[in-house]
Amino acid sequence: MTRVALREVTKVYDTGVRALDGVTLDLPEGRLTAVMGPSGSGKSTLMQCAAGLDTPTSGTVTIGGTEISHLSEAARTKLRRERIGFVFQSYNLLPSLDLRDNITLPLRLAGRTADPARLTRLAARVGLADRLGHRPAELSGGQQQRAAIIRALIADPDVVFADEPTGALDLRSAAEVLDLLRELVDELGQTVLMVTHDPNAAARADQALVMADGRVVDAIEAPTADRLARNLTLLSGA
Ligand SMILES: Nc1ncnc2c1ncn2[C@@H]1O[C@H](COP(=O)(O)OP(=O)(O)OP(=O)(O)O)[C@@H](O)[C@H]1O
Repeated sequence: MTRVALREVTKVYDTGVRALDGVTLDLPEGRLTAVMGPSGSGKSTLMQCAAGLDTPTSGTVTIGGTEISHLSEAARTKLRRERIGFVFQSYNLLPSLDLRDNITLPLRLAGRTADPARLTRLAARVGLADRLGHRPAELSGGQQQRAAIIRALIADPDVVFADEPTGALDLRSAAEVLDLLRELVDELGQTVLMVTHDPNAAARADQALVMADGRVVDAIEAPTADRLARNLTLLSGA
């Protein structure tokens, strides 16, 4: 089943920049899809449109069977809270809240309560079971990112969007976060879209989409870091 589908999605900003130019793609369930491409190729815009954070100029976006372009802003916000998990490069944890409250915040904003058993299970899985009462500043970057990943998963979303999730981490913490994302896909059947500049990160994906000038110019199954690095060098004209 397709969790997210884009059909001929074009985004032209007010400045006249055509950031997306007729993008059609499907994010199949239970797969990790990476998006790569040179700076300015449209990766962030793609994620924003696919996640309902921004509206395309034309084309359609369907999330979990719901076509979102005709939804009101309030309805899109509700859909994002209920069906989408987000992971950002900068973790986006609130400093004044402990991990438990950070992780359950999106659910509480949606007027729901977290299942304590699910929270405990997820925290144990990522090695944070004894840290739930700690504030973000008391944790390493890798631990904060793992907490952010649980926050993304707590509502059992249709899809998780991860924007440069390893961008701020050292090699070892980055590897742990990538292992975790792989586990979510392989063991929980999660659907993940990850934007990354790092060919080694993208090589952990089932498929890598390569963007250039607002289009998906390549879709590589079981990508290797070497192949992706070569591909990007060619596109950057280096
Ligand atoms: N809010 C905006 N208003 C106007 N133009 C924008 C806006 N956001 C992005 N752009 C332009 O759209 C194009 C695609 O930008 P986007 O941020 O999607 O690329 P990217 O591949 O994510 O880049 P990077 O790797 O540098 O983050 C660029 O030319 C950018 O300058």
